[in-house]
Amino acid sequence: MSQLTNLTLDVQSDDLTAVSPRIQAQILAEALPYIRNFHGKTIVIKYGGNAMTDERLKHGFARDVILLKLVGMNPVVVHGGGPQIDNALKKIGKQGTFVQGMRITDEETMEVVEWVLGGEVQQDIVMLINHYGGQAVGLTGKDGGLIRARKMAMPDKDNPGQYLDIGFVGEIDAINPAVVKALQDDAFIPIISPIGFGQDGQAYNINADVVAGKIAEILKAEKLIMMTNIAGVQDKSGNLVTDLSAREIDEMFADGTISGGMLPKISSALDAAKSGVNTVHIIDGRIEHSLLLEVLTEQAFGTMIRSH
Ligand SMILES: Nc1ncnc2c1ncn2[C@@H]1O[C@H](COP(=O)(O)OP(=O)(O)O)[C@@H](O)[C@H]1O
Ligand SMILES: CC(=O)N[C@@H](CCC(=O)OP(=O)(O)O)C(=O)O
Repeated sequence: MSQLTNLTLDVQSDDLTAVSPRIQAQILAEALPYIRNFHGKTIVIKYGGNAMTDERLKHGFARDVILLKLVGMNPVVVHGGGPQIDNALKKIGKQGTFVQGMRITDEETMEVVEWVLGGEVQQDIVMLINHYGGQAVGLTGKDGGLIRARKMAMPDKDNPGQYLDIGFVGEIDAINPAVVKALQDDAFIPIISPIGFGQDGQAYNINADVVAGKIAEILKAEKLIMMTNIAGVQDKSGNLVTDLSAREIDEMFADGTISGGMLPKISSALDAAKSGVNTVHIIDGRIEHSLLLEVLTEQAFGTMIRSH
């Protein structure tokens, strides 16, 4: 295990000053091959709503993203906000309901989703990154025509050939990456909210994993990193699976091992891997600096999704 991995997993970040200068230098030197390999490459980071509930971790995340940008990579953040939407709904006496990991979204819920994702959550991340000296720019699907969507046709598992109406949930029609590329080529860090727009101007609620996977594909990203609130994908007995092939994923879908929010996450991760994103990882966003550990060290943690 690398020096950086050992330290980050075992030592609270406040204690790092206690580490000898020699080890501090070793830690930095260890990152060099990764910095060289990923220089100029796009890294899409799905920052899940569950991974952003801890203030201290949020600050660490903002600093990690800036560090990746400063060493020459192109981080693009797609954020979620499921728990934050649930909290806002509770305040108006509504409860979130999900079908196969997708929120049933009526008109009132859609208003809340737009406000919470495109307003509160996105701006919180933008502000934090800017606070630490980065230049983040928030986008929704409307900006620069980034995400064109249409109403999702959700297959009814119990009635083959039939579809469920789950309201203003969108599926992606097309991504126009021009605005993201323009920002990336400059010093900016795009922060994307998973809201798409139909040709009629209707806003659609899209699962953030789906948006992250598609953005990674269209940008020909080197990596897609999905940060969530669990150590990785678990098998039937609850053990962490470090590596998942397409065939194993099919089996886990079929026997119900994968459920809820993990369904769109794994489908999107697999689609991205099949479409040429070099490495796709589901990692534990509750570990401090998990993003840096994933990108800048040899340490493999969480679950890697393979295309075959
Ligand atoms: N096989 C599985 N392995 C791990 N987590 C699973 C599995 N099946 C379902 N889950 C659930 O999926 C959750 C992650 O999805 P989700 O709550 O949507 O996270 P996020 O907000 O990060 O997108 C986990 O916390 C876990 O409860
Ligand atoms: C259609 C749908 O389910 N949209 C999601 C969008 C936010 C999201 O995906 O957030 P996490 O990544 O934190 O789960 C929702 O309404 O919760």
